[in-house]
Amino acid sequence: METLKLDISKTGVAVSAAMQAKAQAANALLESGKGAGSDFLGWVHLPSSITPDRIEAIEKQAAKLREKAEVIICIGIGGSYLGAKAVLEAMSDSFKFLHKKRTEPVVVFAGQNISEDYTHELLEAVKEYSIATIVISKSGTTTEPAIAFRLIKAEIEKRYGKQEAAERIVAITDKARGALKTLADNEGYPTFVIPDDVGGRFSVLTPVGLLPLAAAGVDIAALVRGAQEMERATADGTPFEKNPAAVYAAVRNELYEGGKKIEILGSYEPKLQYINEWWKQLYGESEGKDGKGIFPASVTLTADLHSMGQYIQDGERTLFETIISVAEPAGKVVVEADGENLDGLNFLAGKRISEINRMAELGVQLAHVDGGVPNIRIEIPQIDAHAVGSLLYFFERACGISGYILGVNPFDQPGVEAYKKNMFALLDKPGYEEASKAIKARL
Ligand SMILES: O=P(O)(O)OC[C@H]1O[C@](O)(CO)[C@@H](O)[C@@H]1O
Repeated sequence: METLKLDISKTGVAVSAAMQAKAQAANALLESGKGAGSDFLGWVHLPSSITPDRIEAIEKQAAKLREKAEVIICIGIGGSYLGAKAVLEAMSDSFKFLHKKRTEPVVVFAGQNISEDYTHELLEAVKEYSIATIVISKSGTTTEPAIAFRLIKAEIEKRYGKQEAAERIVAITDKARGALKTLADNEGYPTFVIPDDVGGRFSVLTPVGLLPLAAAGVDIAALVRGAQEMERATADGTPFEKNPAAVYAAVRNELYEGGKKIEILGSYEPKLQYINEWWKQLYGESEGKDGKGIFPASVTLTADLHSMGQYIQDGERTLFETIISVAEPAGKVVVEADGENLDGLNFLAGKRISEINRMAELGVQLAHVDGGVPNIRIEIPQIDAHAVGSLLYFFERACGISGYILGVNPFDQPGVEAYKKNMFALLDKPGYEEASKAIKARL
């Protein structure tokens, strides 16, 4: 079954033979390990390396948490948060909070900000519920999740005692290093490992994404199956035109070289909004370096046509857009005829909402193309775990290829350290005394 169709016919560019060759060479580098950042290529064959045993181990741990807790607090930031959040949102009923009958524990997120109000509201909200937590940090030292974990750990220990806390806290971190690893070992928490060679933004198919998703009741085996199929479809040796990841990577680089510096990822399905956020980290951290890189932006449609539509249609012509289009909705809603027709909408009577949404999508596509915004279209058959798994791996593979075409190391992120140094200096972290004086003088 084809899980993804890529249409580049409305980009206005032809992929040159030279760009095709670069994409093929870049894809080969991902498998030969001879490119920059080759210590971080563990994600390339990750889907096919996931055995049924591994899935079972994750599901077993998830079942324990599900049994104990009505609310599971998932702590992490960046790649240790966005993958699980993105898939969970995509898989969830948008109005699950209104449903009286709950069959699954509620998974909420923490440690992705340092907002006191968010933290306070979370701690208040969970007072009435039994809780457990999954704390995720590859480095084990990231400040935001570390603060959240200190608070949630204290709350769990206060309620259930230290011994039971070790049944309600699961850590996902590096196999040997970092404060979280030390803490988890000391306290006897069950631990899952983030492999050394998988960077945070490529880790959604490790326990980082799989455990929270399994805890929320997502079919992780189907998610992995979708990714495995895409791993095969994008393997080195696949002819260029048959490899959607190579084609996407090549087209976006053609567009970039032609002056299109901003890519807007959009969808007409609001539950894919966090896929956009996950994608922004994936591409932003991978390509935005050495003074280069397409700026990844996003919209949710049709909502943002009424806020960003003007700029996209008419503003500076440095944009192109990539639309994730969903072929089949899961539910059915039809517009009914109205005897009075005071709203003038009877011309839509008998049509499904998805048909109207599709016409909006096609109309917008042509309007934007006419306005000078090239359009890439990615169609998935429906929103389910299998299709989403396939989509995630497609984007990862294309990101690796695209970064190599651009000539950067797609697997490091040196730029994110600058803010951390300033923050530690401002907070008087030991070891930052000199920097502290210097930065305070600048305020
Ligand atoms: O899993 P960790 O080590 O807490 O890192 C979280 C995120 O922070 C970053 O390292 C950036 O600071 C991201 O690359 C990463 O996804």
